[in-house]
Amino acid sequence: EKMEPSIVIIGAGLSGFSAAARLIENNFTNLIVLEAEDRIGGRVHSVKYFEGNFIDNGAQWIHGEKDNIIYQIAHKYFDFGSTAFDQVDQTFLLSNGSKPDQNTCRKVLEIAYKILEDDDDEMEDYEGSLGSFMLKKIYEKLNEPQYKKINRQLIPVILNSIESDINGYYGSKSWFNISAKLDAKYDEAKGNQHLTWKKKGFITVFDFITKKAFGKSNYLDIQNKVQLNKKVVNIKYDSNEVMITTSDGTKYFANHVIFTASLGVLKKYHRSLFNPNLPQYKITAIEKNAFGAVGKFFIEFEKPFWSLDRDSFVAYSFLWNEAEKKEAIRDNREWLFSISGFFIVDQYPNLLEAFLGGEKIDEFEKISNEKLIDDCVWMFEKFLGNSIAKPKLIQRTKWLNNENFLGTYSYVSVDAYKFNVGPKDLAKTLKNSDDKPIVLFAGEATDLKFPSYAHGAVTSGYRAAHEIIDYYIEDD
Ligand SMILES: Cc1cc2nc3c(=O)[nH]c(=O)nc-3n(C[C@H](O)[C@H](O)[C@H](O)COP(=O)(O)OP(=O)(O)OC[C@H]3O[C@@H](n4cnc5c(N)ncnc54)[C@H](O)[C@@H]3O)c2cc1C
Repeated sequence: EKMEPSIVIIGAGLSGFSAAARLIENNFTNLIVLEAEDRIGGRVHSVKYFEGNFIDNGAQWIHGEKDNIIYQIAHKYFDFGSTAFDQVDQTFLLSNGSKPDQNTCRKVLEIAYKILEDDDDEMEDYEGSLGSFMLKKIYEKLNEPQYKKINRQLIPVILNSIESDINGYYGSKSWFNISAKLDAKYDEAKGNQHLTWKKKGFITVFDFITKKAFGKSNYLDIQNKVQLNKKVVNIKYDSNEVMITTSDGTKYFANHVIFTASLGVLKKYHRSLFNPNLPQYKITAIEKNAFGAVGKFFIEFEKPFWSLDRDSFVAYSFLWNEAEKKEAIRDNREWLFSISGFFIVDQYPNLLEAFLGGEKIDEFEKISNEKLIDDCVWMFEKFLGNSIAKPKLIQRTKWLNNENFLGTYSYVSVDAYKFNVGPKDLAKTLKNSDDKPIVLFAGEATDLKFPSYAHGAVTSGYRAAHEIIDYYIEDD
């Protein structure tokens, strides 16, 4: 019995699949993957745009090459696309329809992104938020003689747009919630930050996890172990065994369970999910680590009105003046403030993709498709200063209000720093007195090196699998 332990993996996302792959490769085949949704993939969700062509509601870019396990597994076999661009190359528009001085906007952005890149040492010593650190450093810089000529009037609106970009990146509601110190501790994987799976979509990564991409001979049949529409509602554990109950009343018994559902799910449901309750250090980590939310939508225009030459157009960045802000608030269009920009989409010249961050994600998710498009047209016409043809809504995300996710990804918060909690506490396994791992935790938020990213989810799954494998190997 000791050689064929039974294992239940909760969640058929990247971390669950990666854990299953490693276990099967090591001949631990007595396993089941329980998935609440009616599909595999989790926060990787490629949806059909038209026949054979996909767009991504979830993870979209491979962020980095060196140390990025996804890039490392796939790059010899897959010809990635790229939408890499410099933040400063965005096209800046003002809400009154005038075009602000692009050089001024670029200069301020350049200053901001240079601080983010180069001031890691100082950031690591800074106790406050990323927002206050950035404001302090940006104003220090702007007061240097070489920037004296910069038009001061534009600065506050540009700063709003920088904060919006940052909230879109982290999923934070405000940049004052992000810990500067913790952020400085994590290095991104080096290399191109915007590699794409082209029209095949991010879901292609699963063919590499299962080795399907390498041909039939050593393909790991994980799909066969997955049970869809199985929402786990309770995990009862003792020193020997785990009993897992799904919402349809089915019970599963296992020697080990690997829990991979999001930190958002844990925050809301850990008390009803785990019996007995999780240890206090784990609860504190769940409560104090932050789980954010971003939004995206894709709109299709019959005819692009932006330049298709990448050297002259990559994205629109909207700078709101007070007057149009007031108008938007009056007309109930406040969710528009959370749009950090409209970007070109690899392979699809007629699409623009909006990326949203900040406080209004919930509102964005709840408005109707019609209102979404109406408000967009209103905004484009304000900022461009001319009328546009009505675009078609192709896709929109609703991660925050989906009970199986309740957000998008974790980020390093001021609270996590204050309470000294991080991925290591979320990752820590519940073991019995013989050091046998019983309840294991994987998933993006538990990765020590690349939390929040898809590649972090993969390595977290491998790590959990190895904890089980090592236990049996050491014992022999
Ligand atoms: C909008 C968005 C954009 C992103 N962009 C990028 C990007 O460009 N690049 C990048 O590297 N990363 C990106 N990410 C992050 C990346 O998608 C995640 O880090 C990764 O997919 C998380 O995988 P996971 O296995 O940890 O979690 P999940 O994918 O969430 O897997 C957990 C699974 O558990 C299931 N589940 C939940 N509750 C239960 C339950 N009670 N019972 C059974 N099953 C349950 C869920 O349905 C889910 O399938 C993005 C994420 C989002 C949402």
